[in-house]
Amino acid sequence: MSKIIVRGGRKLSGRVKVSGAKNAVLPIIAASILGEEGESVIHDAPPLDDVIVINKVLQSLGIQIDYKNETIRVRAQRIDTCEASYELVRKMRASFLVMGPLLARLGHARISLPGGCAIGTRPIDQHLKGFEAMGADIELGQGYIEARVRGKRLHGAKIYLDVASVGATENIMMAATLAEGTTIIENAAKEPEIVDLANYLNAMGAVIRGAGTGIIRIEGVERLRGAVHTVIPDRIEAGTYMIAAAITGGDLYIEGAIGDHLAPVISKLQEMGVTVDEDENGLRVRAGKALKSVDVKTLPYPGFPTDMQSQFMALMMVADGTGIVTETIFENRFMHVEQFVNMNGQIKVDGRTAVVSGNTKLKGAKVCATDLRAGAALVLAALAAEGDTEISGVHHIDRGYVELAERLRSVGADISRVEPEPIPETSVEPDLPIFAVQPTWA
Ligand SMILES: CC(=O)N[C@H]1[C@@H](OP(=O)(O)OP(=O)(O)OC[C@H]2O[C@@H](n3ccc(=O)[nH]c3=O)[C@H](O)[C@@H]2O)O[C@H](CO)[C@@H](O)[C@@H]1O
Ligand SMILES: C=C(OP(=O)(O)O)C(=O)O
Repeated sequence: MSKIIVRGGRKLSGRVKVSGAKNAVLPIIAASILGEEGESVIHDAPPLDDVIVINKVLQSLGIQIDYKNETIRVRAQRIDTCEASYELVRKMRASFLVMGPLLARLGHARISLPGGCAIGTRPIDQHLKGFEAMGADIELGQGYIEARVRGKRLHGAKIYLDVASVGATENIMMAATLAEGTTIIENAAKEPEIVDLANYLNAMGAVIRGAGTGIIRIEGVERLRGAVHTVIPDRIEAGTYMIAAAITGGDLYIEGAIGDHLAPVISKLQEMGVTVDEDENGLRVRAGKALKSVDVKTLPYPGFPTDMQSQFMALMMVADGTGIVTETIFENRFMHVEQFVNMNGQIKVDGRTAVVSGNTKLKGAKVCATDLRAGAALVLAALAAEGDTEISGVHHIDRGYVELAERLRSVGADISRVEPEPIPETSVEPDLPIFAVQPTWA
């Protein structure tokens, strides 16, 4: 198993560039299934394990994918099967995003149930409610969800989401592009990744209005064609580097970061005493002399992102005073706390609330990344800790960060990555992470 080793105590300074957004590129690749003509060319597709998995899902459907130099070319004229196997879907929850496009394009899809990852049960009832309202019959059995369109094609519908789910909004929006008539999604998620997906779909010939607001209106069209698109920068990766600057008392310019996408993170950092300056190419983040703690509550966009919660908690541990973190999106997203405590963190969890005592002298320890952002948060805490920290479970970090150790080292961190013994040539390819919790579709 790979490990990341960090010796804490170095101030970071310099420039670090963010990659294309993982959470934008995954639905965009899934949406390419809808292109009956021509080729899609997706630029700034980050070389992440999750991107490799979704590419494999499309390939397993018979779609042609070529991925070089952060550009993916997709030709989806021919689709051989409407079934996405357990072997691939178990590796990444977002694989379920192929359900909407397959249903719209072929009228039939059979997808393995996605697992809930360690951060919560993560049901998909809102995705299914949307497909049903658009005229699909849904059956569950043998670990698969099978959806079939009644009649010739999906039809438009008015769908109110009980929770403003990012994935459900994306899946329903993709399905609706080829439905007969108009679909309206109410209480839609407003994340920048939804807007990026809608822009791509519109470039393919779809007619979508209102993406980025709570009401999205999709007029169905007969067919879509491939399009050229550049993925937006990753706001969570950018936010992670912002905290790397703040937690080390450093000064980083984060190239590509978009201030508007990071408004709640910038605002909380400024409240703590961090200086954030924005220009058209990125954000400069300078730590103040003494940081003071704040309270943070995760909320759907434009609220504070749950994907930044653990990284922010790392910063709160070294700030002055006590701060409270409230996690409202996922019911089990405090697993990093136990690992922080191993590093001398003083944190008390009660249900969805964590009370974080500040002024902690963090100490290096052997810790384990339990999920993607928990892993990033451990790296951040390790940068501020006394002594060496050894982080295992690095495959989680590889799902969402391009060369995290290398990029941090380039701005002054004492960080290295230790790889396992090479795999003998005769072996099968290394396995990607599987989810910790049994599948659920409640
Ligand atoms: C690939 C991707 O983009 N992942 C992001 C996406 O995940 P994902 O799209 O899975 O997250 P959702 O927005 O769907 O989940 C938000 C909440 O809604 C609940 N829910 C969701 C769907 C459903 O049918 N029923 C239901 O109850 C979930 O359990 C969760 O409590 O948004 C999350 C919330 O910002 C982020 O943390 C993830 O990084
Ligand atoms: C939870 C995340 O991703 P996913 O939805 O792919 O598990 C994340 O990016 O922090």
